[in-house]
Amino acid sequence: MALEAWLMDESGEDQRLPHHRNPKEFVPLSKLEEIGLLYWHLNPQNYENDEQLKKIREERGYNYMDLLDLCPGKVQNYEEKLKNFFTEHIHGDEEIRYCLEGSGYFDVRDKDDQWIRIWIKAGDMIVLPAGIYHRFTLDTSNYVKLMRLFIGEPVWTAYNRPQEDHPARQSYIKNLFENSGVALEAH
Ligand SMILES: CSCCC(=O)C(=O)O
Ligand SMILES: [Fe+2]
Repeated sequence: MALEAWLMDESGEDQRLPHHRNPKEFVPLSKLEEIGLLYWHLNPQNYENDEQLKKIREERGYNYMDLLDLCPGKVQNYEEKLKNFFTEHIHGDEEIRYCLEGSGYFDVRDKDDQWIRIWIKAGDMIVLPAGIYHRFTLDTSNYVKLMRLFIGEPVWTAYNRPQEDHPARQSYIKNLFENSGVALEAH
């Protein structure tokens, strides 16, 4: 099953709307991989005994796990949390999220600094690389249940943009150039 992603329009309308451009401009998984994302589609009904999930966690060292339910009324400081999630930021580590129920939008910046909107639904698991600018919002269904994974003790600290001097940002940018085959001048 394919992950749906598209370039966003510039309108300031409700963040929970899809924000497609006119005409729609879909973004293939290969483009997301170019900017460092990883993606799997798993069986969300079976997350407690899923051999495939177990294998990914072992291979990538994701020993920490918790579950996050986001919907109005269920979460303390709901509005504030949602506002922070939708503020453009980076982390010093990967952000690993596995959608078990509901849906939502992860927005990530592409190489040209345009927003790509990624529609996460039940079964979608994504890894955002350390240092990529991103944000998150619920969609109009207003509900998502996410598994959060991490290597070791979790650090959720968000560094809001601009963050060009942050080491994670610098190494992300360096990798982006190396992987896109852009020849940097030797000094
Ligand atoms: C609700 S998970 C996604 C939000 C986010 O970017 C974060 O937790 O750092
Ligand atoms: Fe984040």
